[in-house]
Amino acid sequence: MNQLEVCFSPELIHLHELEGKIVVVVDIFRATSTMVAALANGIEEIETFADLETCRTMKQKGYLIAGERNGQTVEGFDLGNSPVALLDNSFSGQKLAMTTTNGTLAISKSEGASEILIGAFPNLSATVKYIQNQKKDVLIHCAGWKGRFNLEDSLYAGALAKALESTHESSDDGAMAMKSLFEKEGHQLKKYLSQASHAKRLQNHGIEKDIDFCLTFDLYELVGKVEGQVLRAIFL
Ligand SMILES: O=C(O)[C@H](CS(=O)(=O)O)OP(=O)(O)O
Repeated sequence: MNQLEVCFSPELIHLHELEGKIVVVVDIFRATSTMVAALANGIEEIETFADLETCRTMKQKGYLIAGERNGQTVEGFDLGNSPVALLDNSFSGQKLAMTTTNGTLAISKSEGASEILIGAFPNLSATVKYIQNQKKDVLIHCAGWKGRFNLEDSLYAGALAKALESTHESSDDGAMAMKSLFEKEGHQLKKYLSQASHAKRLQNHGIEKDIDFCLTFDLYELVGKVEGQVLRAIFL
């Protein structure tokens, strides 16, 4: 059996060994959900940046630029961090450069892994299928919120641990705890997570449609994989 562990924040990633593992970066509200929506709706590739100003310069290179800080679109950027804005193939064929408060930082801190995948509920089963074919240990890297634990990324970790249990043993307490929590609350994810601090914060921005999208399972048969700086879709 392969092993599966969970890192609850980019601030804790230095405590984990990345080498040889598949790292699944997850930021349910909303960065990795938005990335999956973008790839499923025709965006060719996504370059992710922890830093706002470097991302901004990508406009001159012909990229669509998406910038978000504290839930708001950054002035001068084409897009913020809304998955719903990318549906209906609105920007099909374009390249996207993206920076967000938590998610893109977690991706940059995952460097050193054997493979980096992007996790979201809308492509959970496809990600499971892909991982089971690779036969590698898995580390789920939760983006959290400004260095802190959050429920939605952790519950995704529980959902992934549960879905992989025939091939991957939950090898740390975090993975075991989140698998149990998902077993208990997974059937009422939207209700349970409506109490989460991040969902409440984002509700104040009037983005209920985004939240609904982010908590929908298995819309897409694709895996988001980062190679070098670039995220692309593998269609299964
Ligand atoms: O835009 C989002 O959903 C969040 C904003 S914040 O962390 O609540 O300020 O950013 P993300 O990087 O997707 O967590």
